[in-house]
Amino acid sequence: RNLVLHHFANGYSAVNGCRQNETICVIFIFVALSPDFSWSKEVQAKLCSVFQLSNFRPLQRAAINLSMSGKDLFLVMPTGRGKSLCYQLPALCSKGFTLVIAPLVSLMEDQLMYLKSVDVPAVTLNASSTKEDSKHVLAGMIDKNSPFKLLYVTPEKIAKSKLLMSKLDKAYNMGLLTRIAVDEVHCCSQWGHDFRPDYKLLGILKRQFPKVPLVGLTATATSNVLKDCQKILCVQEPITLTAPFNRPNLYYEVRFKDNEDCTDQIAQMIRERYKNQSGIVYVFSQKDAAAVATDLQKKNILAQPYHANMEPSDKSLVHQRWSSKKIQVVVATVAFGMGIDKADVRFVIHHTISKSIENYYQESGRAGRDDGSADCIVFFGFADIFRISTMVVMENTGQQKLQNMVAYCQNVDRCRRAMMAIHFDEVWNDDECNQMCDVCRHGNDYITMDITKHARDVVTIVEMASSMDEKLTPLKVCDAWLGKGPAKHRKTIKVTSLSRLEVESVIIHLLLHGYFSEDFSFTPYTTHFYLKLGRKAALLKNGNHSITMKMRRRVMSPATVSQSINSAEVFIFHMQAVPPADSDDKKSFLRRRTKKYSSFIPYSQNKSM
Ligand SMILES: Nc1ncnc2c1ncn2[C@H]1C[C@H](O)[C@@H](COP(=O)(O)OP(=O)(O)OP(=O)(O)O)O1
Repeated sequence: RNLVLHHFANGYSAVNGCRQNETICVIFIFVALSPDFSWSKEVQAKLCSVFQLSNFRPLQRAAINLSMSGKDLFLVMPTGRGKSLCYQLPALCSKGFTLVIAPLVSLMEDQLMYLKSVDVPAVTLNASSTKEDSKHVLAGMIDKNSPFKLLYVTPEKIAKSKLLMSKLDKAYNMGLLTRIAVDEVHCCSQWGHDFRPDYKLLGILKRQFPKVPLVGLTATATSNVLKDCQKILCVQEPITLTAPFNRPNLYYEVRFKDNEDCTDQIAQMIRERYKNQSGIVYVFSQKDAAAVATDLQKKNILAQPYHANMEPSDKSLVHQRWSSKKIQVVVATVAFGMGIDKADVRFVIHHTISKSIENYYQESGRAGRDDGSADCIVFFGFADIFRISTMVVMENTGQQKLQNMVAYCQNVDRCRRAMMAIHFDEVWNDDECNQMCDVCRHGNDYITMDITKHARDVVTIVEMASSMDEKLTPLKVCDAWLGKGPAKHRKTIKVTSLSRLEVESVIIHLLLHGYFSEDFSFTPYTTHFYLKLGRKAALLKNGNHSITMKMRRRVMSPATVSQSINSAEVFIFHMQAVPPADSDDKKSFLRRRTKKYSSFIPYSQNKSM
């Protein structure tokens, strides 16, 4: 059922989720790639004359032909690859108008501005439309001369405006409602990463206007999310076109936060590595956005914050200044997202991990839209995991998604792209990464450790606390295990010889593998995260049970390395630990050794590789 054709059409497109007859579906796609439809000449001509583009990007032609031939379609294409063209061009080459549902007014305004610049008549109806504008738009919808080709509305408008629905009804009966495009279609599904309740009501469109082809567009959706969207939108047999998630020009890297604030490291990178280049620093909260932006400004970096709580005019000012290179960096929360279409973003740094892999993929995907090389670096901090965990506590799948993101960061031996591929149900060959992630570039930089004894010790701490009716936060567990807890506990606790970073890694590992689990406690003001024993904790009572984990060699203390269960790797470690004879090299070696948590050289600085 889940047909996936890879390297289809110029080695790019993939087709999946054909529910009906897979052969028919594949034939559709082959046919859709043909340049010989009745509309092909006009489409090609307008691609050049109106949109000023000479060629289609992968999947665009197939998507446009399928849409022009009246098929319902889901188009999953990485951010910045040109999804909009796949409904704008068909709109221009058809009679009547295309109804576009978009989640944000700012996003619509950007699109309208762009369409105006290329002389494509387009309008919007949203909460801030004046009476006069609304009247003009509503009249235009049933005007046979179609004064506009695209009508942008928010999902709220569809849900709330009976007047709009009645005009759509009339336009449908007159044959003027030609196509429906649902942008960011993953917002329909609770399993998607940006669920919007009003998207759930959009099923009315297909129920009411069954003959109008619908195209749903998204950059990130797993097959389960798409199935959910299909149900919600009442689309019977859509064809799904999926462009591979892979962005070969992006270098992915994870760095451990060696102290809570990694802003110094970020500032240094921006000043040295990304001098005069545009980028984004994503942070956890509005407060962090302001604080990190101020810190960067103090270090002479032209940075400004951006978050949902700012005045719309301030937000667009920051956006404009960044787009025109008057500022170098936007320090933003996730509010800086949809509709950001700057081509030459050379770095996206996450000061704090994202709440899911989908979020991370989309946020980091704002880099390198011009196909030039760009770096996506995430700083992985222990305390951040629990801050985010309490933030997503109300979301059905929030914890699971966060765990996937944490596993992505904690991972030391699998290609980062492979981890994303698994997440997006893609088949992946690690060689295709082309050393464009830290793991592939620095292959054997990890050691396998037997952590059974450590696990028993730390599980005992939580067990003891629970027997005394005490709850411990992960930070308290770390402290207690490192011998820094309250004096009364210190006598009974076996203090560990591991370093703080190792302690944190072991606790994360135990949490990801079910030896610990989360125990939330709600107060009127905040939610607390405590650790409790997980479903697998009891296994540790069994003397034969063992746990191993892979740990980055550079985050390990020599003491731990000697406990590693792979003696060949220990040997390599000691070989590498001999400083070079040359004094310059020696200095940099020592710098590297002291700053043992710092990470690899990103792609843009390492073009020789
Ligand atoms: N065939 C093409 N050739 C060259 N550039 C193209 C082509 N099609 C689109 N583009 C450009 C136009 C835009 O500047 C840029 C991104 O297009 P856009 O439609 O906004 O991407 P998108 O909708 O896939 O991204 P997002 O997921 O962020 O919304 O790509």
